[in-house]
Amino acid sequence: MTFATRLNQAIARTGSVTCVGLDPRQASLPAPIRDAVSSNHPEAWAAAYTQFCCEIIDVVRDLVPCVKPQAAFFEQLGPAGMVSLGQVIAHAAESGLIVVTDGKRNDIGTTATAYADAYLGSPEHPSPWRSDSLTVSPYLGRDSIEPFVDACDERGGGIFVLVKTSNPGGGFLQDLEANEKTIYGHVADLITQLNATRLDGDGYGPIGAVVGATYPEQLAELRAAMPHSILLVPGFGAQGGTAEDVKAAMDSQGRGAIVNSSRGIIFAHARPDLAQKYGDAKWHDAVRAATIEMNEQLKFVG
Ligand SMILES: O=c1ccn([C@@H]2O[C@H](COP(=O)(O)O)[C@@H](O)[C@H]2O)c(=O)[nH]1
Repeated sequence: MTFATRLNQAIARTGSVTCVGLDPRQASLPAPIRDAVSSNHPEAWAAAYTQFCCEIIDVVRDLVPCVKPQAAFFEQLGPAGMVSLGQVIAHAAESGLIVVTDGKRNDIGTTATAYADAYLGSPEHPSPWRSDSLTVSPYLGRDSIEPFVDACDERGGGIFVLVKTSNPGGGFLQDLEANEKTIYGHVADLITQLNATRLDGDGYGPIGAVVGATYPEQLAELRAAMPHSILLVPGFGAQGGTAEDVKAAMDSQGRGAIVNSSRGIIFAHARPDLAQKYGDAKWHDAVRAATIEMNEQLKFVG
């Protein structure tokens, strides 16, 4: 089964387009986990990250189709953090969740192949990291994307190419015009071309796109420009994106997009609106409540 089919089926099965972002941070961990860290060694923090993320997975696995571990927060701990990342991805995969590894990788073609081999797979053809999909930078051009597409064809994985990112400075390059079109528009066209011969029964291909919730006008424009791409929409919650802002990302059946929230869910115990009710002691309940709340906010269809 292709990546797009698996993801859309998971959306239909859970009735959710929420993607829970796994971005562990030492200072924000709930007290029961943070206080149990016995030394300041990376190994000790990495064990805490594994416990925290795996417990989040256990809390949300019946509520959402996917999770998105952010590689940076694990890499920050060095080799021990990479071991933790592997454990977290494996636990998510074994829990039946689709894993989007957020690494924003890419390089010249031969090196891109190595990244693709590392992260793209499916239950039938698992990747070494057990990840289904990867975020990918388009900056090196078409020949750097193609090795990922080949891996998607061979192993049923998927990619999410950065098109219009959620950060305030993304427009510095992405919004520039060349040949009467924005740079993000050119990236969208490339994605649409590459997907055209790879569509599943619902009309989706393996090449998805990252488009930020913080740019709702461009989100609507890019939904139309990339009808065959599943959109990964970060920027919901902590960065200010709202349900209204992301509505345009979904297709008429409420699928075709996943909306990520990291801090707003995993650190919900400390959110001003939830801290009093839950706090550190009931952090699992806060994660579940925040996930259910996001699911409800994003139920546009059905
Ligand atoms: O354009 C982008 C691409 C990726 N991200 C990543 O998503 C999460 C967002 O975290 P929040 O806590 O929900 O703000 C994080 O891992 C980013 O690196 C993004 O925000 N924007």
